This record gives sequence, C-alpha cells and structure tokens, in this order.
Amino acid sequence: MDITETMSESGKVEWARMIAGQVYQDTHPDIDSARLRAERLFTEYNRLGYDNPQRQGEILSQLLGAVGDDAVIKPNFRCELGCNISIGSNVHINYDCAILDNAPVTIHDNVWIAPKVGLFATNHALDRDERINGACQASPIILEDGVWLGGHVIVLGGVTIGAGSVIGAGSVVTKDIPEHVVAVGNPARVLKPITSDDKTGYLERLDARGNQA
Ligand SMILES: CC(=O)SCCNC(=O)CCNC(=O)[C@H](O)C(C)(C)COP(=O)(O)OP(=O)(O)OC[C@H]1O[C@@H](n2cnc3c(N)ncnc32)[C@H](O)[C@@H]1OP(=O)(O)O
Repeated sequence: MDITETMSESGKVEWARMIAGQVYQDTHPDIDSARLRAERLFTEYNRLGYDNPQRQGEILSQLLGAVGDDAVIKPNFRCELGCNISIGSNVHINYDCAILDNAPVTIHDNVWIAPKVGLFATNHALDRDERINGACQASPIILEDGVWLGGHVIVLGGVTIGAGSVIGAGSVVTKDIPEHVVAVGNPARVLKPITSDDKTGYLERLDARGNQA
C-alpha cells in the first residue's frame, strides 16, 4: 500500500523530504494522519495481548512495510508510522519497543531486541523556533543479520549495526558498529571482537541429543 496516495500535494512533498533525509514538516496534517493510522493499529495489536495471533499477524501486515512470517513482536510495541519499518524472519522484539521510523528502519533476519529498546530515526531541529514549528530530519537505521540489542539500548538515526554484533544493555549507539563485535556504553564503543573462543559448546550439546526438546 502507498500511504501517500491520498495525501495533498504539500503532504506528498513533506513525506518525500522526510524519506530523503531532508528537513521536513513533522506536523503536516497528512503526516499526523499517517501517525494516527499507526497508533490505531498498534493500540489494537497491544490490546490483543497473546490471545489472537491471527489478528495480530493481520495487523502487523497492515502496519509495517514488511514483516517475516515468524517474527515475534511482544506487546507493547509502538512506532511512528510503521510503513517505513521492514522486519525479516526469525526476528524477536521483546516488550516495550519503540521505533520512530520517519526514515527507513531495516531489521534483517535473526535480529533479537531486548525489552525497552528505542530505534529513533528522527531528530527535531536544534533551533528553537524551527523545532516548535515542526522541523525534523530523519536518517535510516539498519540492523544487519543476527544483531542482538540488550535491554534499554537506544539506536540513533544514520546508524548501521554490523552482522552478528551485540550491543550491551543501556548503550546509546550514535555511530556505525562493525560486524561481529560487542559494543557498550554511551556513546557505544567497541569492547571486543566476537570470535570462535566465545562458543560454549551449546550447539554440539543439542546435536548430541538429536536437537530435540
Ligand atoms: C531478547 C532479549 O535480548 S532478552 C535479554 C536481555 N538481556 C540483556 O539485555 C543483557 C545484555 N547483556 C550485556 O549487556 C552484557 O554485559 C554483554 C553481552 C554486552 C557483555 O557480556 P560479557 O562479554 O560477559 O562482558 P563482561 O561482563 O565480561 O564485561 C566486560 C566489560 O564490559 C563492561 N560492560 C559489560 N556490559 C556493559 C554494558 N551493558 N554497558 C557498559 N559496560 C558494560 C563490564 O563492566 C566490563 O568492564 P571492565 O572490563 O572494565 O570490568
């Protein structure tokens, strides 16, 4: 679905500027309507709790730009617009995640997100007068395959976290993180690479019992 189809000409311009990473009017009525659409959908999603997976799946398909069949998103989940979020398969998003997707937010396969994580793609303007009149600017966020974000992590716009990397609880990620490292802190800095020494023998143990529960 193209969410801009029913927008006014000025709404289409502001939406295009938002997606292109230019300063845009976040308070434009058409962007407000898109926000309200998302709020209605995620409010219903969260209210369903765990009792109606079929309806939850329908809502996620309507709300998000793309979502893998087996993605698990626990309530409460909230987002700005929804349609700019793409979620792969075997993705687990734990309680109370908030995604401000004023730019594309791409969550690749096998990403795990702990409780109370924020992915914030957009900034309000620094200038007070521009800010209180709705000026914003957004940049994409990319979580590559197999990333794990610990609890209370915040990822800012413009950041790519490389495949397999782990971000420690409470970190604020302001710049790109390479593949296969542990990064922690505010601002997040690389703590160490993840190597074969980090293997614990877990998979061999499951294999030995035929991978059965
Ligand atoms: C879907 C779900 O995810 S639900 C599960 C939710 N779980 C979490 O959120 C837990 C997240 N885990 C962490 O933050 C862990 O600390 C990890 C994975 C980042 C690192 O674990 P380890 O490799 O065992 O690191 P270790 O405990 O040895 O710490 C190494 C150093 O980093 C520091 N450190 C570890 N984690 C953090 C952190 N989150 N923030 C700041 N510093 C940290 C330690 O204090 C230590 O510093 P020191 O060398 O000065 O003493």
